[in-house]
Amino acid sequence: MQITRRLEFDAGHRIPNHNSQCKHLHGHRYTIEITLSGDVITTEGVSEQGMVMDFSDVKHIAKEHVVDAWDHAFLVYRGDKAVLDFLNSLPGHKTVVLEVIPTAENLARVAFDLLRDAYHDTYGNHLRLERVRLYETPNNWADHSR
Ligand SMILES: Nc1nc2c(c(=O)[nH]1)N=C([C@H](O)[C@H](O)COP(=O)(O)OP(=O)(O)OP(=O)(O)O)CN2
Ligand SMILES: [Zn+2]
Repeated sequence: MQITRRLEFDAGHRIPNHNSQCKHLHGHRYTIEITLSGDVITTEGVSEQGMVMDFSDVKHIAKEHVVDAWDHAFLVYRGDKAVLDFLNSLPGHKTVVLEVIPTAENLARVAFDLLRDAYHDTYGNHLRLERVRLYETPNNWADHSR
């Protein structure tokens, strides 16, 4: 069985070498979808009976490991020195420095890596992260799958 939880966050970024508009500093209302697989929990009487994982727990883990860190942050490539220097000059600015350019593809992969080990199989139901889908806009998204 697979379940998916969707969350949204706002963040700024730029694609420094882009040959069009995306080289400019701008932001998106990102959507992240987290897909987990596992057996439906059959343990009698527990809160999660009938579920793969409580959607609320899926949300809390995603917020703790990715969403709260990226929300209202500027996501910047470590190699984008001009922008990184600028952001570092702003006292207390919320900046997330990435080892990769913050495209939808790379953000999906980074989020997957951050979340992979965060979902624990509490009930022995073979719970695991299957896919992170990252929407940069409602029309543009990237999938990173196991
Ligand atoms: N494969 C990818 N292509 C592009 C990415 C990306 O992450 N992966 N990112 C961008 C820019 O970040 C840009 O902000 C994308 O948004 P937008 O300009 O809205 O995209 P479109 O031009 O395709 O949207 P339209 O609906 O056609 O205006 C660019 N490419
Ligand atoms: Zn963009």
